[in-house]
Amino acid sequence: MADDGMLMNFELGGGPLKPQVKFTGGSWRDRKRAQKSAKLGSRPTVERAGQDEDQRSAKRQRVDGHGPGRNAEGDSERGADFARKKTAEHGHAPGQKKGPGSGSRQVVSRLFSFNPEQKTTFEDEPEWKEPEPTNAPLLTVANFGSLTISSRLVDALAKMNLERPTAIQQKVIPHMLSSSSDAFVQAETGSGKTFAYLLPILHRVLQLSGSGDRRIHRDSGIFAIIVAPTRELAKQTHTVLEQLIRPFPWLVSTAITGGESKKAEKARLRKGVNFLVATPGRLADHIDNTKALNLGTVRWLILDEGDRLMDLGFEEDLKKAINALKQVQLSKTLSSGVSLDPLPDRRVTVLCSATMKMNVQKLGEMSLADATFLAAEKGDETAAEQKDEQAVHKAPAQLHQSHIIVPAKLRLVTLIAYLKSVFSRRGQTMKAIIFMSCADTVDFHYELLKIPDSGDVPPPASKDAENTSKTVAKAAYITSLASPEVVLHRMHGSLSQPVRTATLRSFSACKSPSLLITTDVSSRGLDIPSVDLVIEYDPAFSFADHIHRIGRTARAGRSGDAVIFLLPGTEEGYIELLKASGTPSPLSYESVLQKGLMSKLEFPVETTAKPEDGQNYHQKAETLQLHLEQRLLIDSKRLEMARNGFKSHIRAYATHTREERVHFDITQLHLGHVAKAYGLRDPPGGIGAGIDRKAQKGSKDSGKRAAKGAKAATKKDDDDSDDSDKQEPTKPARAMLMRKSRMLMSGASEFNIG
Ligand SMILES: Nc1ncnc2c1ncn2[C@@H]1O[C@H](COP(=O)(O)OP(=O)(O)OP(=O)(O)O)[C@@H](O)[C@H]1O
Repeated sequence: MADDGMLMNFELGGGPLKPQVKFTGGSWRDRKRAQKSAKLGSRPTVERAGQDEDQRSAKRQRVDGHGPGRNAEGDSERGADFARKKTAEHGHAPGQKKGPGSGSRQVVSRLFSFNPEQKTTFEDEPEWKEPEPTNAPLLTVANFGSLTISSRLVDALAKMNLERPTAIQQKVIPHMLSSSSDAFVQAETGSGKTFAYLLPILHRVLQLSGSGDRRIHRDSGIFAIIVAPTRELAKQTHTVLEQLIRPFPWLVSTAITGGESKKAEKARLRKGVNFLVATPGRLADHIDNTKALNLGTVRWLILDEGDRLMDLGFEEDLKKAINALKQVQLSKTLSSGVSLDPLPDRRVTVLCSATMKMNVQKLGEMSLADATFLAAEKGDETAAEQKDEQAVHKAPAQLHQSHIIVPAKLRLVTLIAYLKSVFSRRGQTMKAIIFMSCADTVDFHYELLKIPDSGDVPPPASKDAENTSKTVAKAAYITSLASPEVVLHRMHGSLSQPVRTATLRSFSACKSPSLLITTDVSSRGLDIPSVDLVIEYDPAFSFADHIHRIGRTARAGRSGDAVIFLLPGTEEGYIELLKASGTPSPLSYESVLQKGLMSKLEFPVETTAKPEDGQNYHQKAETLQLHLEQRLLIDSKRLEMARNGFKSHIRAYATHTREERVHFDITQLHLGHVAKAYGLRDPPGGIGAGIDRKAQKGSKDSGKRAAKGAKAATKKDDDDSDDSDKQEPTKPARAMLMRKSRMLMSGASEFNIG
């Protein structure tokens, strides 16, 4: 997906709602529906809402195959009176029994009715007291010098305000200084694994150059290759390395990553480098095509974020690099006659990760020989060796985790309310990251939450400003429009590399409170100072990814908060799993709405839905939702983005790991409710009947793919013995499952995980 195509602005400006709006894009049915809805916009809201809702309910029953009378999770065809009655029964905070909607002229979208009930009850928790951090520098160690690393390096570290090692550094540095054995390094996120492997490498390389007599230089050869799964992580590691070697100008490092000019990289490799930081694909490419890449001096191969390297399908590229290194004969001396004795007498491979998945074992088997397990604590070491999943999935103890169970219909307004409340206290939250499942979803939420056109103003002055004109903007809804303090960023893998780099730089350097909406492309290794909050709006596809996502905060002993949004129902089961990383506290969506919507609501675009004085928070939530829905109806580009976001989200939902799909069961999703969280009044066309037609017409091939998708989505794979005691889905459930699977398989090209 080219990002430009998604970012056209079709704003109506700040003026009143225009009765004549020309709709473009989408199918003729979509345009007709949007036109009809826009016309209805001039009628009294209550009446219109009733009609919309009834039409929607009738259609939803067709789409989802629910028969009449299905009430527990789906809206029925009954009227607004019944809805209001139900509103009093469902989802209200204590003391709100009467229904805050009563008496309002704008009770319209039935946001609070027909929501599935939360199954879990939570005990009142004692107030959170932040425990001692587990990834902080150790107070018991005097300084880095006590680990016997070169005083020149200790000075360089002091210039970076680093005095004492962390627990993993205390473990890894002495090992790598004295041993030539391979190692598996496992430690919590933000515990300083990067310095843990860089410092001993540099110490030993500096021994080659004696006391600064420059016996080695840039064309003495490559001593270490560090492989990172993403371009951002490779660049970040390279930046840290550059800082460390700044006092030693005869040493040179470079980063070779996808998305950059290969020609320029070749030229740098020809000139000579001592440390190479690379993404696997680009490294394999240079091994094949760049003669100047001489591997004879390489003594260390570091595989950072090992499980992610395997997740992203880099196995073949890694094999190529590992084999190329194995085949090259190790040089013992440099052409200048300098002996390489201070370096390890064999090639050392170090595999690093905060989590350990099965695929890491495979990578270990491919790359390591008699590896030593190194973890921060002795117990963790044993656990890592015994592959104790609980132990390798711990988050830093000081990271405060919460979960919030929100019905699908209320997700968007709850997110906005939550953001409003966290950014309301000046200085409380400076940087927050929201993780979403896929690029289309990120794009939609960014476009919806920004002040229209604010990304293009003021005109781009520098190259960075040009690159961020479509990824950085001022946030609407969250703070006051008059002084929009929060700066919104978006990042995913479908953006061009210069845009990704500039956006991250902007987020990292931003002095105002800032928010990054992103995919898992930002979940690994990224070290962005002062991230106080991580929101998992869409839960991660695997528990390991969850650990890495939340690990973007609470780094190196700092505090941090993480919140995960879950749906009532099967997703509640995920909370048990979350406990492996620390017990999350429950947060009620009612209290989030109440707190967040207490302050004034301001809309960046005018629609007929307007906040009124004296509205309570339920009414405000309804008004906000209605406004967002209306906004899409008058803005065909954003409407299209909402549809794409919705479709990609549903497809992405089916890609949770097999073990976790029991909590993220696609058959349990109410498409109409999920659509509401995209500001859509209906699930987009093409899902349901259209898809059935498509599937019937489809080629044999696509039939096979659909069946495969159904198999994946059911979690009923034959080879999954753990599932053998699970019940067969009932006939209607099976039918619904097949329909949803077909929906998933259609238009797979739109599925765009970053
Ligand atoms: N000894 C130390 N004292 C203070 N800060 C440190 C120390 N070591 C590392 N840091 C800082 O801690 C942060 C996290 O370091 P690093 O990125 O290496 O962590 P990590 O263990 O690789 O995390 P992740 O698993 O998330 O990739 C960085 O900002 C780094 O500068």
